[in-house]
Parts: sequence; C-alpha cells; structure tokens
Amino acid sequence: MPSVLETQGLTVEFNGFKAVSDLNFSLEKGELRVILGPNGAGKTTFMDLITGKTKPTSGNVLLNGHNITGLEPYQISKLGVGRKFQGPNVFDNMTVYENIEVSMKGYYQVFKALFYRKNQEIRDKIHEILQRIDLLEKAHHVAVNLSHGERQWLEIGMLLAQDPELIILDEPTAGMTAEETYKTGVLIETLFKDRSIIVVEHDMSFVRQIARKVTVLHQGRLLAEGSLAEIEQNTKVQEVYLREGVHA
Ligand SMILES: Nc1ncnc2c1ncn2[C@@H]1O[C@H](COP(=O)(O)OP(=O)(O)OP(=O)(O)O)[C@@H](O)[C@H]1O
Repeated sequence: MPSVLETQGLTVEFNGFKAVSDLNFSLEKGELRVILGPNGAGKTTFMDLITGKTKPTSGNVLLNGHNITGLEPYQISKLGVGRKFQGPNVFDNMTVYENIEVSMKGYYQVFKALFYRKNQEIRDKIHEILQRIDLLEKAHHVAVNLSHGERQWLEIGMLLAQDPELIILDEPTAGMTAEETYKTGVLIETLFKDRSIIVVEHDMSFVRQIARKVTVLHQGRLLAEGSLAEIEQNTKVQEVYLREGVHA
C-alpha cells in the first residue's frame, strides 16, 4: 500500500525546545490512525506541521510522495488535507444545509457562474453528506440551535464537503456525552471507508471503539506504534502514562 502521508526526520524547535523531534511517520492510503500521548507530547504541533500551520526546523512532509514541506495551510488544504480543530467552527446564523453548501468544494467559483443553485449533482451531494452526519432532519435548522455534538458533526460534514483525501480530527469527542461520543465513532467508521484519517484523541473508550493502529508520542518523539493491544502492553507506554498520571 502506498503512503498517503509520510514524514521524515520531522523536527520543530521553539527557542531551542524540540516540540517535535526527528519524527518518522507513515500513513497508508485508506488507513485510520489514532495518535495518543500525554499532555505536551507534541500531538497538536505534529498536526500543525502536517497542515502547514507551523513550519519545521528540519525534516520533510510528503503527501502522496510529493514534498509539501513549507507550503502554506491553504495550499496544503487544496492538495486534499482537511482538518477539524477542537471545538466547533460553524456559521451560527446559517442553517445546517447552508453550512454544508458554502463548504462545498468549488462553491465560490461555481456560484459566481450562476450554475450553482441549479446543479442537481451538488444538491445530491449535500443530501448525502447530511445523511452521513445524521442531520438530514435538521437541514433547515439554524446551526446555533444545535446541540454540542450536532455542531461537531456538522463540522465533520463541512470537512467532507471539501472532499479531502486525508482528514485530521483533533479530539473530535471533546465535551461530548458518552452517547454522542459513540455516535461520533460510528460516523468516523463510515467516513474511513474511502479516506485516510488521523484522529488525535484522549478518550480511551472512544479510542477502543475506533482504533486500528495507534501511534504514541512522548516529548515530541515516537514512543511506540502498533495495535491498541500492543500499545497497552508496551512497558515504555505504561511507564509514561503512569508517571504522567494518565490512565490509558
Ligand atoms: N509556539 C510554541 N512556542 C513554544 N512552545 C510551544 C509552541 N507550541 C507548542 N509548544 C510546546 O510544545 C510542546 C508540545 O505541545 P503540543 O500542544 O503539541 O502537545 P499536545 O501533545 O498536543 O498536548 P495536549 O494533549 O495538551 O494538547 C508543549 O511543551 C508546548 O508548550
């Protein structure tokens, strides 16, 4: 299987402190990877390096074999990398449908050409996304009235509307109830059928629900990689989590 994403010796220093250090990482096409690690392990910084928000001090990021190191976030996003940050980021005063509509790939160009609203194909695509995120019945509700979980799913829908090849989800279940968390896992399972996904997550019951292969970071470095069962039995991982007082 070819890699959709690869990093080689990826390193970033902030005033001499290596937040990410010599990270060699590879994600296969169609893979779902969970990134774990205690607070300050470098998970967010790693995602910032992949998406161009932070520029590495050294090392490379390859997307489908092409070197994207140093590109700006909008360029990396255009190349097919979509990211959902912690906390919802939707347009409050628009309806659920409109939020998906304005996020559709190519929306602004096509809208200008006045074909947009007539385009049945786009309407069908929005319909399909609303179904996938289970918000079809609320398509015409204003986003501000949605629950916390629904807003998060709407944002996943907005990401899907961009049609990214690689999706990065930063703690997608933060602040969710157990039921919402479970539903998010089911949603991610369905997304993952035709995309590559990286999920940064702390909630271990959620990780158990979705995890295939897990990468554990510690102090900016790769500490362990493998199945969740292998990770849980790894003595280095156990030591770090016990020392940091985090329960895996
Ligand atoms: N812009 C910056 N300048 C200086 N230090 C930074 C910067 N960004 C991150 N760091 C430091 O790098 C380390 C890694 O931070 P990062 O946010 O990537 O960790 P994390 O694994 O995402 O943690 P958490 O689980 O708490 O979100 C931390 O010690 C943080 O203080």
